[in-house]
This record gives sequence, structure tokens and C-alpha cells, in this order.
Amino acid sequence: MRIVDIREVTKPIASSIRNSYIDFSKMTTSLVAVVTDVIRDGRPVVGYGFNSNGRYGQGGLIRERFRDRIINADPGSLLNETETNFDPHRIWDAMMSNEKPGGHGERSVAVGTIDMAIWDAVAKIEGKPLFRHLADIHGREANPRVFVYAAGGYYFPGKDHSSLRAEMRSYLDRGYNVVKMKIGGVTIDEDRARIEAVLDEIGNEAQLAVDANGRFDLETGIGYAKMLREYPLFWYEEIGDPLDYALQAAMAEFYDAPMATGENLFSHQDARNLLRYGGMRPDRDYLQFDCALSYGLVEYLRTLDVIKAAGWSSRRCIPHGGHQMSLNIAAGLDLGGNESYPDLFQPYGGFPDGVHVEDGHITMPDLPGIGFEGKSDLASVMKELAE
Ligand SMILES: O=C([O-])CC(=O)C(=O)O
Ligand SMILES: [Mg+2]
Repeated sequence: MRIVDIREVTKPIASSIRNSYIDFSKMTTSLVAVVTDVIRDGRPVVGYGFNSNGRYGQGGLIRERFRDRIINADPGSLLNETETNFDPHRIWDAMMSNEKPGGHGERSVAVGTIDMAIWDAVAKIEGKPLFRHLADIHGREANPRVFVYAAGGYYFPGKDHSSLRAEMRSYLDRGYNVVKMKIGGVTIDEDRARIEAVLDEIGNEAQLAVDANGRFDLETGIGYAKMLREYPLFWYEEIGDPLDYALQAAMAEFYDAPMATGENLFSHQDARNLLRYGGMRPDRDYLQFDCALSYGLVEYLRTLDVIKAAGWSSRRCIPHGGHQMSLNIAAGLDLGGNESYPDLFQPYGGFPDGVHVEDGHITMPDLPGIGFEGKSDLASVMKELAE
């Protein structure tokens, strides 16, 4: 049993949206296929992965470093104890050989993308959905019903309040009951007017989260906190620089309601520092670490250990990224839910065909692996890479 090839192609996921920090006019993602010689249903098993939006495709790192460490490893060293499947932890160790600790940079994105494809292959070899495989190996009961919220509300050329309201209305029409919008990309007065327009539109049918994408210094973050606390928000997200734990800690004095952060922390060590020094409150705040940007599920399992040791429930985790990998982790390992971008980053984000949001939740279908083959537009770009 061996991995015979790892292929990467860098694909555009560009659009004219912007948040307070970046625009997405040149955004890309790496799509990866891990080709094995294991035969299921008469065909070789292929696992697929891709990275989340916000960081660019990692073709250089994948092709120059991480791919070869797996392909050149002794194939037996990558298998589980019983030699019945690949072992994602051993493959992770092979990828990370000769890598120093710390300074996580974007190698975590390259490794996370390959790791996603490995878990897809492993669950396909088991003949199970990944969420059921994860629940089984952790001795727990899977829960296929997962909370999802609709992320959008970007700044956009020509976008006015009526188009922002229409966007949010369309999420409600599709079954969501929590929606998210960007803040920090215009003046505070303009953002206040945008927030009021959205709250007026959604009324008591849904709750609103706001995301500053790490834009604010302490003074601006506090100024916004004082404005935002007048409204019943779901959360106030990524206020300041993701690595400025003292800023995050200071915010608790000015903002009682839930805050969320973590999408730009790429290792369990960084997650641990957030919990040690960021003043995050386990009874109300949310953690958004995204395995596809942060060394994959092998590392995310360590992150889950870190948050448990710090006294947090896994239910406080609602990952960034809107991909089916985190949906599987949520259903298999009892996370609080997952992000979703109903109209963006297609065909990579979203759900298998025929899966609909009801009351802010989806129900995972029983598809082998991560379930990518159940989403026809995604399956066709994946197949192109593998064939
Ligand atoms: O706009 C982005 O970079 C995405 C983001 O922060 C989110 O989904 O929370
Ligand atoms: Mg965010």
C-alpha cells in the first residue's frame, strides 16, 4: 500500500470583494490530489484537499518540499500499526522532517492542504464518511447535524445598504439564522449605518456577527466596542492583530458580549498562547482555528488537546473557512459548528448537492471520505487533476 503521486494545481478564487485588510482580486487556492494504489470499487483511491481563502495557494512549497518527503519516504513507515491504512500522524511527521519549530509562516497552509487530502483518502479506504471515522477512532458518537452560519457582508464596488440587506435576506431565505458582515473598511459612522440596516432587515429572524479582520489598533477596537455593545450581536471578530494577545485581553473590559478570533493562528502553540494571554472567556467567546491553514487535522487534534487543557469545551470552536473538512470535524468531534460562504469561493466551499440549511443547521450525508464527490462542481475540478 503506497502513495504513488501527489499533484497540485493553483486555482483562482478571485472576486471583487474586500474586507478591511485585503481584497480578493488575486486570491488563489492550491488543489491537491493524493493518488494511492489502494483499490476500492475497482478504482485507485484518491484523496483531495485545498486550502481556505485568505491565504494564497502554496504550490511552491508543496511541490518543492512537502510532496517529496512523502513520496520518498519508506512506504511502510507511513502506514498504521495493522498496515490496513495510511497513518496521517506518521505522514505528518514525514512532511515535517527537517523543519525547525516556531515561525509558522505559510508552510502550515501547504501541510494543511496535503493533510486534508490524506484524511480524505484514509476515510475512503475505511469506506466511511470522515466524520464517522473520527468519531469511531475517538470512541464517541457522531452527530451529523452541524450548526452553520452565513459569512458575507463584504465591501464591494457599488454596494449600498439595499444590496447588503438583499444579501442578508437571501441567507435567511436559504435557512441560516446567523449571518456575518465585515466592519472596519469604512468610517465607524458608516459601519454603524450598515449594521443598523442589516439588523433592521433581519429583525428577530437571525443574529448578526461582525468581523474586523484584525484591522484595529487598541483605541479603534475600543471605540468600535463601545458602538457595537449597543446592539445584540452574535460576536465581534478578530479585532486587532491576530498575534497581539494583550490587545485582545484588554478588550474584555470594554466588551461583555461574545468575541471570536483565531483564524490567523496556525499552530497549537499559537492557540495555546491566545488562551494563556488573550483573556478569552471560555463561557462565551469563540475559537476559529482553521485546520486547512494550520497544519491540518493532525495539528488540530493537538489544538483540541490544548483548549481542553485550558478548560475550554470543543463546542466553543467554530472554524473559519467554510469547507467540508471542518464540517466533518464538527460532526465527528463535537465542535460548535462551522463557517459557510453561501455565495463565495466556489466550487470549493459549501455542502454536497442536496444538502440544505434548516434552522441554521445542516445534516451530513453518508458519503465516503470528506464527501467532495457529492458536490458535482467540485468533483469535476478534482477529477481533472487526478486523471
Ligand atoms: O475575509 C476573510 O478574510 C475571511 C474571514 O475573515 C472570515 O471568513 O471570517
Ligand atoms: Mg474572519
